[in-house]
Amino acid sequence: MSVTLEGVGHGWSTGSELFHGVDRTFDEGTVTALVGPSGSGKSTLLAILAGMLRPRHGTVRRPDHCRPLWVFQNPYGVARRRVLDHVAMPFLARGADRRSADVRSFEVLERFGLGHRAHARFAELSGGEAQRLMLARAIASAPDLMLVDEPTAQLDRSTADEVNRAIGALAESGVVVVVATHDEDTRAACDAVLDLGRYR
Ligand SMILES: Nc1ncnc2c1ncn2[C@@H]1O[C@H](COP(=O)(O)OP(=O)(O)OP(=O)(O)O)[C@@H](O)[C@H]1O
Repeated sequence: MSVTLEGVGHGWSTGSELFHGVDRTFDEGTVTALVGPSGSGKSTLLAILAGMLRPRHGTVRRPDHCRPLWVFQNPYGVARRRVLDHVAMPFLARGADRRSADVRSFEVLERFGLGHRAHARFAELSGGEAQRLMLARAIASAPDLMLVDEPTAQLDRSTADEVNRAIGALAESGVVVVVATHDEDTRAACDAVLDLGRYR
């Protein structure tokens, strides 16, 4: 699975373009950092990749069956539910029985350094743990394309470092991942970079 942008440009008002002429293929198993100054259109391009927004110019090539998944900046969950349950839900929704959903959820949690927190309640997690849980749950949902908007924006430095270490685990999942970020360490944790500042 891959998603390709050909000559993609967008702007919100007539005449002024945020970016133009973006040509890029995003491949599965690759985590791309989407960088650029504030207001350069990173979130806008994520929405275009997700198919939520049609670009003013150019073409987005994506297989018909492509399932995009958006990971939000603010972690959310059910306060009293266990961490394991949050990851098991997408497996159960796809028809797994409880036992195999738990086994597979535990494997995913381990990949994101959360195996030891599997039986904690969501409300007991630190900010970095909660953000890593969002990435783990997203992977458990088996998307084709994962769009991650500023995963470290709300976090202090050491918590952000935890999340950045988890970024590498995203590549192992074989999903197309695009991470909009201002964080140099997040950028360094990704395999590729698309700098929107170069397409003004
Ligand atoms: N729905 C909309 N209608 C009109 N203008 C919009 C809309 N969404 C975003 N914009 C404008 O488009 C520009 C780019 O916004 P966008 O959020 O994509 O940038 P960004 O690079 O993600 O910024 P940041 O790094 O600050 O999050 C901004 O000037 C923003 O105000």
